[in-house]
Amino acid sequence: MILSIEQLSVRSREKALVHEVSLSIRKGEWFALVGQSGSGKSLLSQAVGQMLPSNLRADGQILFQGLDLLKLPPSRARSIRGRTLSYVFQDYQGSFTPFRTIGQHFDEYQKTHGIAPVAVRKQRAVEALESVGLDGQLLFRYPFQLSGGQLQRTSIAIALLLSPELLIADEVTTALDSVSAHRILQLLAAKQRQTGCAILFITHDWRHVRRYAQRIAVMKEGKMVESGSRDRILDHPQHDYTRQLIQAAPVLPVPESNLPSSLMEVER
Ligand SMILES: Nc1ncnc2c1ncn2[C@@H]1O[C@H](COP(=O)(O)OP(=O)(O)OP(=O)(O)O)[C@@H](O)[C@H]1O
Repeated sequence: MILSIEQLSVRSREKALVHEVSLSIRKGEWFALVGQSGSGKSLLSQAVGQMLPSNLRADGQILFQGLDLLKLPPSRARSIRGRTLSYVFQDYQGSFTPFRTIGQHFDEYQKTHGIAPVAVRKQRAVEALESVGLDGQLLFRYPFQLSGGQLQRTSIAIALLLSPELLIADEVTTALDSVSAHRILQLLAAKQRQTGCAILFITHDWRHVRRYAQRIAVMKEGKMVESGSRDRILDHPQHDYTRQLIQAAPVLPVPESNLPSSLMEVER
């Protein structure tokens, strides 16, 4: 297991928002965490990287590479975050500072993690952009000069730059149109095959779960309802809530045939 969460609870002063949730993610797998809005998916994922809002507390155990992440000093958690454990968020625009170029974002990220010298950082940034199908020239642009799809690709390039063992992808396609969303997921799947990283994939969209996940966990009102292999959950859900979620999901076809290979495509 790359990540084992045991009896994780997240509480505010008033109440428990995540209740004693346990789950494990295997090395290199695509693990989907599903549930309606407000079920506690994001809080769980934020607890993993010690990124909870300051009014919330987590307890339980989160084992990652032999370390209990909840017990690490914040400075150590910061150094793990971005190196062996990385995040990509729905709000890709919020992940970028508007007055810094894309190149400056790559540079800052690498400096924070001790990558030197500057020529190596530049080279890695160009390669990272190219690896997600973008032109290295985008390093000189500002975030507002990129499309939503290009920015989300850039976030993925940055998140994968230091070859993390686990990528937490929280609703990464929600803010994109369906074609861009599909391309981003194809890209993630291709990058996962190349790098072998595990993905904790948080989503509302059962079409994506069906297509990419190997195992699934379902959350409701802060609790884990059930978890298991994709086929078991999709074909034989044990819980009424899971059944309802699956039945309520749209079954629109995912556009596919008219798309070029997302990894090689160069968006300008
Ligand atoms: N800082 C906070 N203080 C108090 N309650 C919070 C805080 N952040 C989130 N919550 C509450 O915790 C619950 C779980 O929120 P969370 O963001 O984890 O849900 P989610 O399943 O990720 O939803 P969505 O799919 O809409 O992102 C919600 O009821 C939310 O209002």
